Amino acid sequence: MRADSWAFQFDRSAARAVERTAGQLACLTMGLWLGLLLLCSWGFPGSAEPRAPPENIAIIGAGIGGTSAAYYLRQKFGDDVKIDVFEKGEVGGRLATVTMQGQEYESGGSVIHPLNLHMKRFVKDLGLSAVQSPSGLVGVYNGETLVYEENSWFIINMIKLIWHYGFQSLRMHMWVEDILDKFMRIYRYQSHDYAFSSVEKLLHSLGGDDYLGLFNRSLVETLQKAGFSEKFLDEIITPVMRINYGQTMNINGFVGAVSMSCTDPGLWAVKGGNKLVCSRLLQASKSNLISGSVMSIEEKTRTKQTGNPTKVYEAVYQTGSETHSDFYDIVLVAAPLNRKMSNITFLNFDPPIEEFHQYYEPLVTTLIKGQLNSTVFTSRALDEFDLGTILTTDNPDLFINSIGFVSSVEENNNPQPKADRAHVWKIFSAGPLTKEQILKLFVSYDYAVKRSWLAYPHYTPPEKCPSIILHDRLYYLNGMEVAASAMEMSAVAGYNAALLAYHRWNGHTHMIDQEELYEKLKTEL
Ligand SMILES: Cc1cc2nc3c(=O)[nH]c(=O)nc-3n(C[C@H](O)[C@H](O)[C@H](O)COP(=O)(O)OP(=O)(O)OC[C@H]3O[C@@H](n4cnc5c(N)ncnc54)[C@H](O)[C@@H]3O)c2cc1C
Ligand SMILES: CC(C)=CCC/C(C)=C/CC/C(C)=C/CSC[C@H](N)C(=O)O
Repeated sequence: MRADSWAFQFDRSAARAVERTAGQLACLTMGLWLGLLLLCSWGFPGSAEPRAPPENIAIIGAGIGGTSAAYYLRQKFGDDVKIDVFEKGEVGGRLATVTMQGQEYESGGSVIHPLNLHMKRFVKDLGLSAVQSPSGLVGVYNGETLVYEENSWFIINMIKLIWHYGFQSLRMHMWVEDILDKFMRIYRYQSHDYAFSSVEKLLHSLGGDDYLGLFNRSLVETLQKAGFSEKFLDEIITPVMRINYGQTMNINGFVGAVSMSCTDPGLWAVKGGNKLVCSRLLQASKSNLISGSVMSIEEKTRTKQTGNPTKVYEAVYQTGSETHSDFYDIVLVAAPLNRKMSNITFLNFDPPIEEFHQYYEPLVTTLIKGQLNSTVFTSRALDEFDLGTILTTDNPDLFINSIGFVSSVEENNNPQPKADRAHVWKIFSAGPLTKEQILKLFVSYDYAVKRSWLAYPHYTPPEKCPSIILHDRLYYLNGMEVAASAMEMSAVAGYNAALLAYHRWNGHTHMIDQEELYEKLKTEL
């Protein structure tokens, strides 16, 4: 055998071997690619393929609850989903202004706590700015006399408080601070995308049984147990509950603490009006605003473009005199569900969706530009009268809950009396004021504007919060108000409902109702 033929043969066998190996490699590579393709189309073990986002979502109500939900739903589901927001009145709902002599004043939700982080975030992200709320001196009137009056000197004030009530004021402050501290945990949970299916579970996650207990017991019961005196409760705590919630200390302890937090320094409002947050949230969420009233919701089966029959909700709504209807994959109800406030009927649900009879407290806000008759409250003349807010004790003879001077939505901090020495005063009362009643309070007045509200739930603990999940993809935000009604609470409810809807749509059950969340997230950055 010639060396070159050997070499030739070697070359050929080597070539065949190389061919074989290359063939095998090609098969292997093809196999790998095929496998990868199959994995991609079937999904990696343990990681479900993300479900296509819903086609359309309806939100009923363009208050702070509904508009914050729209904002967060857009963040979670992305740009492809169509979001319709229905509003039968004004965008902002209970965040509203009234105009007096060309100036706007808050007539609904007015003050925001410095630790209300969602509201703070909205203002920053939506290009708005904040103004400090007026912080004038406060007095408490019992129908005959001022039982307590603040002093402008901090030290004198402290001495007065201790003289009248011992260290109860300080203890109260610490009690509220502890509840607020725990409340702040919700921001951590939400920033990690966790959601809750009930308000009770949400409250429990903030501080366990004791925290939920606050909601189940009346404020008076909780504070009496903690050793606060009747005098302190009647002269300080009740008046604060009356200005903020138009109710007595029979409200639940959680909303009582929320209300007490209004005595903290640093309260603020949105320059131009708090309602601007709602219109900006709508814009930022690229939602369609439909000015109409939703009358009914019914589950229907529809065949979508994919050819598959799908369960959707039909919303029937009225715009002017016309009735329309549309179909939605997900519906969020962001308005108090009772006949007087939203009048939505849930048709043919099996089991039926429970009837809501939550009673909302009627409240009238009256804004008056005039000269206060200070002698109603004290023997001192007006030029020596330096109180900015007068609270009242629980006396059935009194026809107002509170009266305080206010700034327009453009002014920062303490408003100065106008050239005619008249301030603009805001009065909260259970019913509309008569002319005689106004003339009792004012030496003279130029303007009076009123706005009537069904303002907040009438709190009667122990009570059950309505479910957040009303049906498979139908959610309810305003059950949160049964715990406490405030702008920030509705924003928390809006975020929670958006997260809940997103996780339930995608089957992320581990992101819902996680227990021991606080402990679990302690170590997370
Ligand atoms: C006088 C007053 C003072 C307050 N002061 C403060 C305060 O200082 N600080 C604070 O934090 N909170 C305050 N609050 C509470 C706060 O305003 C509310 O908790 C909050 O605004 C509620 O927002 P929401 O979006 O949940 O409800 P809403 O603002 O009531 O929004 C619900 C919306 O749904 C609409 N709607 C209802 N039914 C339908 C339907 N069938 N179809 C279409 N639309 C519908 C309504 O028109 C409304 O606009 C105050 C409230 C009042 C009334
Ligand atoms: C939600 C938390 C932790 C705090 C919110 C505190 C807060 C600002 C509550 C508002 C309560 C409320 C309904 C006040 C109504 S009256 C407000 C004000 N005194 C006015 O004059 O309008």
